[in-house]
Amino acid sequence: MKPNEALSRQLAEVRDQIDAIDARLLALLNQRAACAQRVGAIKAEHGEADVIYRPEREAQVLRRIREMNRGPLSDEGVVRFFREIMSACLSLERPLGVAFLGPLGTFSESAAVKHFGHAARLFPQDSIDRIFRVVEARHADYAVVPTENSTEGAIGRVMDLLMTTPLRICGEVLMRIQQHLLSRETALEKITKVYSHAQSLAQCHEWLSRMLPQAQRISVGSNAQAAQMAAGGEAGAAAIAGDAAAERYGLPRLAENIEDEPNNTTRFLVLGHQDAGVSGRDKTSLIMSAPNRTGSLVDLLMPFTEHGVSMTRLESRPARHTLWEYVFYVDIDGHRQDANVTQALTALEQRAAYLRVLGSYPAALY
Ligand SMILES: O=C(O)C(=O)C[C@]1(C(=O)O)C=C[C@@H](O)C=C1
Repeated sequence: MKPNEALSRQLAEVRDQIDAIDARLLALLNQRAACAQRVGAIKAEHGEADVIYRPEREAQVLRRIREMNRGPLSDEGVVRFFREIMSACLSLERPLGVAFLGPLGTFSESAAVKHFGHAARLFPQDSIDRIFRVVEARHADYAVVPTENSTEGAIGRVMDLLMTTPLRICGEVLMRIQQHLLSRETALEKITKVYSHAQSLAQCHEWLSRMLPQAQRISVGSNAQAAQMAAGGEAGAAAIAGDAAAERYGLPRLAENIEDEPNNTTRFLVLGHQDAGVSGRDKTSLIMSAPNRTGSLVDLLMPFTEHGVSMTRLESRPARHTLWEYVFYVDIDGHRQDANVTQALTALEQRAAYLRVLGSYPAALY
């Protein structure tokens, strides 16, 4: 047999196997979708047709898949597949509407898709305030908003709006922020202008000084807008933005991963009208204020220690209505229905001047 005949025969054999597996996968996927539809019908019979998204159940499904995975596919890869499968199944009940900071191509869009999958309907908004308003008015089901960045810290406007919104936190998303230099030009030497959001220019400050010392840095409203501008074909123009913007505006990556701090990560919150149930690995976010006397913050934190609750974040913000008074944003491990968290919150209620639980939700998977 000629060598290329052997090649064709062997390939045909494996491809036949792949075709047979695909047929089984397709049948199984549709069986799963039919089960999800039955779940939807059961929820409707019990008057819960509105609450089709169950973050705690999704977290459990994805954790179980990750634990069962034996490769060769990566854990992150299989989680991504199952994220999309659940997104498609859920959309048979009704596609969810998700509001986030636009335009399309931002890291916020990537966070929304990472959490809800591609079957969600995307509602890009032009400000953080608008995101809260459209979900509060039920023009969209859920909001995805940035709350903190590992290099830049808390996002003040989100913290302030959390204080007054009736929305509940029902999830969190972690996004590694990888910045690229995007351009239609084919060589770094041709770049004379770099457009980006001020924060992204700052995150790539050292790289720009080293590699493009002569290029003018121009700050615009968002990375996605910068990519739109660089895609316009202006000679010498480049943008700093992420993968989503590169794909959305069809821009080649002239240099990849140019951020100075390689672990640059943003944490987003998912907000909706319902609480999430217990998933087994949860977090709880709350706002509290201390009575105005010596040692009161230390006093407030005591119940966490006494009941073995670990605190993952403590952030202070001006109370706004009273000069030099502060509110504290606290994230703890555990669900408010877990016994030790319930006990700590009950003790806290007696000590805090003000206490509000913003929500309990599954901890991000990756
Ligand atoms: O278990 C449910 O409640 C479902 O609706 C099914 C399902 C799934 O596809 O597994 C879909 C949507 C929910 O957010 C959680 C899980």
